[in-house]
Amino acid sequence: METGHCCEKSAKERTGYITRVQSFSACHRLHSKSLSEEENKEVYGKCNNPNGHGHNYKVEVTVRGKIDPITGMVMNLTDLKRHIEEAIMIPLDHKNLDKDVPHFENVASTTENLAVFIWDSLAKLLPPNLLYEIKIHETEKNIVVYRGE
Ligand SMILES: Nc1nc2c(c(=O)[nH]1)N=C([C@H](O)[C@H](O)COP(=O)(O)OP(=O)(O)OP(=O)(O)O)CN2
Ligand SMILES: [Zn+2]
Repeated sequence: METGHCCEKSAKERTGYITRVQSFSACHRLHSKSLSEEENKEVYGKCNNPNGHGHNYKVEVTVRGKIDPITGMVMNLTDLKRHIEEAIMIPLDHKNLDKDVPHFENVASTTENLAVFIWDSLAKLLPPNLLYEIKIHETEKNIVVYRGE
């Protein structure tokens, strides 16, 4: 019987995707400084309520890379956990996104923009080209994906 067939990948060629999930709580108000008060009400509806509302966000951080043939890892998930703490938990958990996070002073705190913020923060901490996807569950029904495009 043939073994080591030409089409088999050697261990060093294999690409893996690993994901860590992190939850955090924050409040926000959807509001754009580029729109009038009336336009804000029209576009964002109940989410433009001046006193805001809260979410228990769930973020899935996925990295993609070669599975190291020696360690068996794309990256150590314990290191990813540390980076998530720095990029997500410290700046965002139990915060008012619009008032406590300088990035959102002039940027609407939509989940799309939140995903971009988390992507940019994590990309600075991870080795180049490792970050693959940020998926945020804003509610059980509203889910946003950002891949750095
Ligand atoms: N493109 C986007 N649209 C909306 C965003 C967003 O981030 N990006 N965010 C909101 C609100 O922040 C909001 O909190 C979502 O509320 P809602 O639609 O009520 O949430 P659910 O779908 O889970 O509520 P149900 O009433 O159970 O359907 C709005 N739009
Ligand atoms: Zn909201």
